[in-house]
Amino acid sequence: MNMPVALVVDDEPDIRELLDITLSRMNIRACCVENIKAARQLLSSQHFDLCLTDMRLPDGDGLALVEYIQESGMQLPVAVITAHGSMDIAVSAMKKGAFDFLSKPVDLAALRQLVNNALRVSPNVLEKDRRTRETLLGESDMMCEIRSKIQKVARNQAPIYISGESGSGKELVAKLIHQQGPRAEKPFVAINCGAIPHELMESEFFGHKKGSFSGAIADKQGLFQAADGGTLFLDEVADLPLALQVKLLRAIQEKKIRPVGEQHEIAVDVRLLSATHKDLAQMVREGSFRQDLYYRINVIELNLPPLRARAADIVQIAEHLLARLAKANQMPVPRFSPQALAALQRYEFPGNVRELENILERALALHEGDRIDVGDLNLRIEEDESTKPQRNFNADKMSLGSYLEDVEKKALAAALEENRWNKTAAAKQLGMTFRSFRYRLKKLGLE
Ligand SMILES: Nc1ncnc2c1ncn2[C@@H]1O[C@H](COP(=O)(O)OP(=O)(O)OP(=O)(O)O)[C@@H](O)[C@H]1O
Repeated sequence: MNMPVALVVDDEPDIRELLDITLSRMNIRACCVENIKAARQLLSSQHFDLCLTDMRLPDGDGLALVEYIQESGMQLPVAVITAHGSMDIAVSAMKKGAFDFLSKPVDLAALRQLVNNALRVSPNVLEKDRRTRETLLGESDMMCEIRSKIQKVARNQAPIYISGESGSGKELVAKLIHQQGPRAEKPFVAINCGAIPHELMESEFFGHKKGSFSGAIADKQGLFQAADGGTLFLDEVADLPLALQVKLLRAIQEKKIRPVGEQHEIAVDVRLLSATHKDLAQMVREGSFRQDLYYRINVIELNLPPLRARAADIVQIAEHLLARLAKANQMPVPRFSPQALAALQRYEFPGNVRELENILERALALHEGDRIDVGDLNLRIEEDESTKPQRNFNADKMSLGSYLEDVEKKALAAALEENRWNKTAAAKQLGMTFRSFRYRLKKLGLE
């Protein structure tokens, strides 16, 4: 295999030398330059596998180089070296697409770790895209966009905050980010922050030394250490008590933790992903979540829209999940009746995909023959759809297009049901021509 090549951009000769020696001991050839101009010249004339750049350079800042690399479409992981304590700059760089950051003075173990992660980023985009598509189902524009974001963010190390209603797939997305990235071979540790008693939280997160409190009968590793080299997924991060929020902030900034009762800090290399179904920005405004921590964990936000806002996905996901469930139960795959499909598309799914899974599991167990009918779905429809007020439009949670599509779909499906699936009568009731009605049915996937 060819020796990997790294581009090092730093105006301090000592740092260039340190990086050069460390990289060559890792069998990586370093090309060192002092400024952005020279870096751009080299980037345009030869291939690199990694770029390490200082932030303050004589002819500009490292952010400009990060931007240049992103805009030129090179699949090149770039990490920035920042002055100690300047996390804000590191956050900006990661928002612009930097892979990771190192703070000065450069810790050699952290440098080696970062370089190994960068070189593990594989450009096999097509294969990864296929796997993501088979796991995170849905062909709506929103889901396609989410999958493409997952591919992008999997390559870097920036903390990601995944927002979305309960059951909308936040943990599934977190796992995909881990699996598609350079840490895939290392552990993915998921923790539900709401499920740990407050008094045990610090020890759960950072570990403890034997005898540090009553009940600490042996040394214990914390979650950060368990996830070392891999990914730590903090589910329901909104439930973290304020005291722990401070300690978490420190661990993220310093990339170091201190187990309870331990004198020394331990370096950890963890990618942090977090999620909650609560409105974290609102909690910051109310003072129950620290703003500085919010800013650190939310370098990049990924919002998962509720299933009802992407109704175009419902049929595909339902059919896929039903086939999967039937296979797992060694049963033949039943078909949905058209009425069952229409009812699923109209349903609100307050519990999102998780609820859809439960509905299908029950329907599979209860249905008779080779068909699943509306009755087998046992949907919790509390109000008559035609009398129910429409949900309010919420621009944070959905696009106007998908909201209107949703409203239109409901109107068409209700008219069809009321007219016993007679399209001519349904079109007449809605004041549309038959042709236009049929066109809309097709467009909205209701045929
Ligand atoms: N787009 C999707 N395609 C296939 N399965 C999905 C999709 N979204 C969610 N699921 C499935 O739905 C279930 C719930 O997903 P997940 O646990 O990721 O949701 P969540 O948002 O983390 O929920 P909570 O907020 O309650 O923790 C899982 O079994 C997951 O595999």
